[in-house]
Amino acid sequence: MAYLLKGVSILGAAPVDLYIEKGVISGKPVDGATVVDATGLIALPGLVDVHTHLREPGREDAETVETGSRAAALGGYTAVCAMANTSPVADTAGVVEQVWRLGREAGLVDVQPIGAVTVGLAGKQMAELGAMATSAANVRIFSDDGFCVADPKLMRRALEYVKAFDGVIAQHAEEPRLTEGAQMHEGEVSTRLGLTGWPAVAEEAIIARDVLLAEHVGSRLHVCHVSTAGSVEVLRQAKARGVRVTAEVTPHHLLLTDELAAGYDPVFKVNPPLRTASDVAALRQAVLDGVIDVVATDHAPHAVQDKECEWSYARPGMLGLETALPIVLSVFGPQWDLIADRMSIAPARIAGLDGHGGDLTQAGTPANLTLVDPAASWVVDPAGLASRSRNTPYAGMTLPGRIVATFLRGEATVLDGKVAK
Ligand SMILES: NC(=O)N[C@@H](CC(=O)O)C(=O)O
Ligand SMILES: [Zn+2]
Repeated sequence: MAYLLKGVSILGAAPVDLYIEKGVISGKPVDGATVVDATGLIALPGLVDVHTHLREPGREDAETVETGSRAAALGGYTAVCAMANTSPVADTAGVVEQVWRLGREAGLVDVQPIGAVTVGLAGKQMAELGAMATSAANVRIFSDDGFCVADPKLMRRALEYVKAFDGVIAQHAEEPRLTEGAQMHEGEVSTRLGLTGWPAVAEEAIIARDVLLAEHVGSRLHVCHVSTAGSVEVLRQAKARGVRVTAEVTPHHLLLTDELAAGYDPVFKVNPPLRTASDVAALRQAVLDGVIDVVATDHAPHAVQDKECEWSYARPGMLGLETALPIVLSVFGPQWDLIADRMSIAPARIAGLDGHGGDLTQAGTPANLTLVDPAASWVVDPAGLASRSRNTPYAGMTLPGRIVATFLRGEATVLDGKVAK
């Protein structure tokens, strides 16, 4: 199928007619192309998420690769990296290949499995990183996300091991001894509410340790969901020294604060916890100046019984795929080059996903892209989301930016704001 995106603006530039044929951007008009009226629409390279929880295998009641893929495509994504904290854990070639195959079958986004660093995420014994790397799933990112690789010797070994195949360790930075029993950010609000706090230093101490380890062994480190101003400063210094470290922030940490815990609605319970307004300001600045490379969703679907209960019993995590771009647009405004870099180009580079995050002005670029209507706003209705779960913190909010269409290798996965296959 060939397409003509008529009058589309690539990253905010003057409108052009963009032809797609045989999976790539065509340099010349194509006869018989299906016309998509793209007047007023912005074309971005397809978004790439380096941090998605798809819950399959094991918790298909919360999400499946298929439902998560639908949510991703509707959110403008063409590739997502699926975290390893499934059941069974994605710590063998067999499990990562299964997830990869399920992604192919759904066919809506490229699902790139992340492999666990340690067996069962238990933090004791290194998983078969090499077997996962050489499997059909071609794993390059390894993470025990949900848990921190707390043992410094194991972290060092893992960093050294993945160097051979240009892999990267994505660390969930949380010193477990400092967060025992933690329910929310440690600060004024936690004191007032009488909830056990998760101090900023529990994140900052691990990031400081890990950038030193990465520097020592010359390996690539990626820091998941950075949430504090102090973490930004540690990263800034490490990058200035030339340490091979990249970092992500979530849309919710760029917008929401710990004050939201005061209503005890567990939809706002997340790991790392929502922080203070000054942390939010520092994280925004870090995205602007590039100390934070990537906005990643940390899409964390949870079933109703795991979320709609008392705060202390609720699982941490929030949905993200269908609201990420609108939230980022509401935070930064129409800075399309910035958005394309932090949500597509940089994450594709970190994950090694060739063909994503490409230059849409170049003929021959794989046609992985999304069309956004920046003038349209919409109200978030949890029941209307494609995710199998409902735990969005944005219910009832009016957000700017509607995702109109998404193309994966030239095939429409979303048209008119609906899944197209
Ligand atoms: N972010 C969360 O609060 N939860 C994630 C795990 C994680 O990213 O730490 C989950 O798997 O639910
Ligand atoms: Zn995490």
